[in-house]
Amino acid sequence: MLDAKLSQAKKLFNITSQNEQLPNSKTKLLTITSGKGGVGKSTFTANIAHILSKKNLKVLVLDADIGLANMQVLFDIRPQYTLFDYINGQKNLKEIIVDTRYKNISLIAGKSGYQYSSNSNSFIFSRLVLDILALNIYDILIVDTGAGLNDYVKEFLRVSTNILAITSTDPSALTDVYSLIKMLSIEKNGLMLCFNHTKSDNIGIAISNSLINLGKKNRLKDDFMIKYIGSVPSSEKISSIARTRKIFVNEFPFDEVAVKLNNVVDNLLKSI
Ligand SMILES: Nc1ncnc2c1ncn2[C@@H]1O[C@H](COP(=O)(O)OP(=O)(O)OP(=O)(O)O)[C@@H](O)[C@H]1O
Repeated sequence: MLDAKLSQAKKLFNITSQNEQLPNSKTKLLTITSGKGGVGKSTFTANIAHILSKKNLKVLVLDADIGLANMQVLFDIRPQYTLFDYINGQKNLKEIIVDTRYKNISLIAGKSGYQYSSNSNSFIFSRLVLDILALNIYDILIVDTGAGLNDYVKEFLRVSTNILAITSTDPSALTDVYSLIKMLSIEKNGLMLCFNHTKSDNIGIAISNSLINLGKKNRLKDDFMIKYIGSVPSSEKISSIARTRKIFVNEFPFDEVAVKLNNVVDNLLKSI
């Protein structure tokens, strides 16, 4: 059984290195990541999932922020089981998928404070992704990774076909996102870039271009594409609505920030 899964996963790695989807799966894989923590990755994940669901796409969110899971808080659910019940062999995949109150959005929750043994093979996480794709039920699987570049994050990124990096314009966040770009440029063909806490598209585009130029100067792979897909300004409403465990775009669909998030999703859909 495990051998079969390993060979399936190897196949997936070959496929993903060519930047293609898993054959026979209608599910597109979108991985949302960030170099630095706290830049808005989970906020984007929840809001992007909601916008996609309103387009009648069936979305599964996988909270892959190992040890700091918070998607169940944003979706205001208390899941009985988490991805670790599946990984530990106690539950099957369908048993750990929970419906949210939002039509077309399901969640596989993580577990806050969970300490996954550092001796464990992080390969198990890509196997989970592979198993979800093989279900062939969802239109889009959104994987919300943790911040930084630990082994788990790297493993999720390794099997990812579409990677969206969220950053702010803080120098420390940009330094971290450039480290991510450097790492991805070795094996991937590109990433999409989105700026949070950023007033205008002009700022986002200018910084994206600077990152592209820095990559050229440092001789990163020539054909590695950095694709700017949007900027979202700071809004007190985003953090206050999150505190009430509600999704911003559902509560304020016509707000200027919701329009910006919709633009991000439109650009995203053109790229995946
Ligand atoms: N555009 C925004 N305007 C105002 N507040 C925001 C905005 N984006 C996110 N926030 C707030 O910033 C905080 C951090 O956001 P979030 O949890 O989404 O970040 P994260 O990158 O997922 O963090 P972590 O690294 O801990 O997973 C939250 O309180 C969130 O409500």
